Amino acid sequence: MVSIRTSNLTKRFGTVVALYQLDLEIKPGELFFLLGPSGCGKTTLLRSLAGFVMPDAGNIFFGDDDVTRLEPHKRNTGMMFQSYALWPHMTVAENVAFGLGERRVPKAEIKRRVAEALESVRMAEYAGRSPNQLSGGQQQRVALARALVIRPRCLLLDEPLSNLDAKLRLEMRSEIRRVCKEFNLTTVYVTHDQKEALSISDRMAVLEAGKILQIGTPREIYKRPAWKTVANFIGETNFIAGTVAGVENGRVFVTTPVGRFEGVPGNPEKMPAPGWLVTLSIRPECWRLEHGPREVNSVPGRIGGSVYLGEVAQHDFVPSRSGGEAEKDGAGTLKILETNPRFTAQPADGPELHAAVDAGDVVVLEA
Ligand SMILES: Nc1ncnc2c1ncn2[C@@H]1O[C@H](COP(=O)(O)OP(=O)(O)OP(=O)(O)O)[C@@H](O)[C@H]1O
Repeated sequence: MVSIRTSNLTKRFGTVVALYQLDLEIKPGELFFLLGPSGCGKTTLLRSLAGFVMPDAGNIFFGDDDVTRLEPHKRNTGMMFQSYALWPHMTVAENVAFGLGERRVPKAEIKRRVAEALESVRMAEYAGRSPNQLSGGQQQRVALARALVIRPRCLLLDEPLSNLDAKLRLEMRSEIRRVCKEFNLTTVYVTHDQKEALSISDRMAVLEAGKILQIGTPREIYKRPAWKTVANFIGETNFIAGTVAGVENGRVFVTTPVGRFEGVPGNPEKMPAPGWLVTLSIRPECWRLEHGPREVNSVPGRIGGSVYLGEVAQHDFVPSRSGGEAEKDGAGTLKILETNPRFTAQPADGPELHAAVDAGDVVVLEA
């Protein structure tokens, strides 16, 4: 178990800044995800940790060891990349054994460790098969065994499940978590799939343009995004533009075209002040539909359209004060997710409803 730390890590490709003065600390044994829009630097960061990309500035530490200048094969990292295919002319066992042969591990020990690694990913009975006799999920298990067998200091995974179908991805993601925790491996995992990250990570970092925007547990990132980009990138949300009217006891009061709101700051270290232009982020599942109004955090309107999905319904809620100003401010229609649905789309002359939300679910962000 080692910690992984980068300090001031910077990498440029010509004029493109792929990583910019990046400071990151991943705890020993942590399953840590890197997320962010395409081109934000996730793969460059992972490849820098592996040693395939040489940074222009900054350092990388595995525990107390500065590995910045160390060649990839001396870093002892286990890797599983999307394109890291198995060798088709070798059996499953030979594929897993390959790295140990290169390291001149004695034959008897290779045999024992390969059996152990295949056992840990539940593939022992397939040892003699060739990779093309395996399903996609089984091939990924073998790739994982191959990464584990060298007893790596840490595990680096780049989109390891992207070639699998939805059902297998679900199965494999819990499998990866189980194995990482069983071996107590510090793991860095790059993915585009936020569900994968939310469901199995200990913590995650959201990157943009080579910098870290926010680090936190899945709950922290989802419930309290610190930036609009993070709120938008992880999960769905409604943005409503407004102006700060006041601040009291850690709560922020905001005036918007669709009503007055009380909320919490996305970034508690940067408390908004009266007069600031802000954006509220409110998740679709945080709204409740009610018949009567409340003093704050309640938007009058009607359900313009609705998709019924059994356990939930997705409503398009049109605020009464929408159009013109509200529309311009992004509050033209609110996305509302109702579990155990009771409401349906309403006629234009139907009774007004109120979409209400708790103050803790109204996240106030810099506009
Ligand atoms: N070898 C390279 N040569 C030139 N530019 C590169 C190279 N590798 C990466 N880049 C650029 O650096 C930036 C970061 O790329 P990187 O692959 O790290 O992003 P990413 O977040 O992994 O993207 P994706 O989600 O699309 O895989 C991008 O603008 C990319 O075009």
